[in-house]
Amino acid sequence: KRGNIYLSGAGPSAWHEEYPVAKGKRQSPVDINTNKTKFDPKLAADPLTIRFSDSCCQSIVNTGISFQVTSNGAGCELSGGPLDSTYQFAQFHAHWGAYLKTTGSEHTVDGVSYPAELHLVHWNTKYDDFKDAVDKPDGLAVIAVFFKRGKEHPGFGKIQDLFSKIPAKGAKVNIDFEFNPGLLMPPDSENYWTYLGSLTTPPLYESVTWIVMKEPLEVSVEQIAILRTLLWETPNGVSQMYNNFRPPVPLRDRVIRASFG
Ligand SMILES: NS(=O)(=O)c1ccc(C(=O)NCc2c(F)c(F)c(F)c(F)c2F)cc1
Ligand SMILES: [Zn+2]
Repeated sequence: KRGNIYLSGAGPSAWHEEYPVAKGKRQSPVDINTNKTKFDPKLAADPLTIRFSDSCCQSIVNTGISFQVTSNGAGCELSGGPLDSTYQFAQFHAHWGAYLKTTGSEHTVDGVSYPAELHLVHWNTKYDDFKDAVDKPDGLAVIAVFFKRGKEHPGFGKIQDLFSKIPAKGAKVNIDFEFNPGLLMPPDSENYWTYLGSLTTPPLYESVTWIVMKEPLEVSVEQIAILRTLLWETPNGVSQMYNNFRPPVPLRDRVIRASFG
């Protein structure tokens, strides 16, 4: 179906036809070549401050290309590290691959993919709201957390329990239990890479300061599989949602900074 940006036409490699910025100078995701990252002591000197609250997640929606847990941002703010302003939490979603495949994440590390990647999206409070911030060069900050196969993550499981309630694009349910997105941060969230990039889906605005956590979060193999129980429209009808990721694009004239030596 036309609506599926990953499966209609030639997919991500054709996005530039409608969104020329797809070939821009600060696009995302990218491969993080750890031989070319640069430790920046300023990042360690002014630690990233990530604050989430128990009451900040209101609802979960099937956006047609992922699930999205939406927040009013109350008590959820991001500052410090590479950021010159306070950013407020707006939503989290994820990107993942296909059964028995090793791909799935959007960013890669030394050419290696993870099975999935979580994005916690924040907007710069110097702007009026998310929509005002979304296309400004310093408008958004997104924390990326890689998922790796390991022990079950009960917290994320509580979000996945809602997937059956949002079977189709636009379906939305309220979250009537406390869920603190801080649960989705890896044990050590001091070590991260950061660079200036973009939204990884159209309109691909070059408005994102990316903060990619070095340490992945462990979830079970079953939980990775449950991601694919979400449904989306494809040219051949409704089917399981997977491979909703943009592959890495050229780094161009950018250096990825590390908060650790
Ligand atoms: N994968 S990611 O880089 O983390 C990413 C994060 C957010 C969005 C997004 O909000 N898109 C919809 C969207 C827009 F693209 C707008 F331009 C806008 F104004 C919105 F309100 C809006 F919801 C897209 C990609
Ligand atoms: Zn994303």
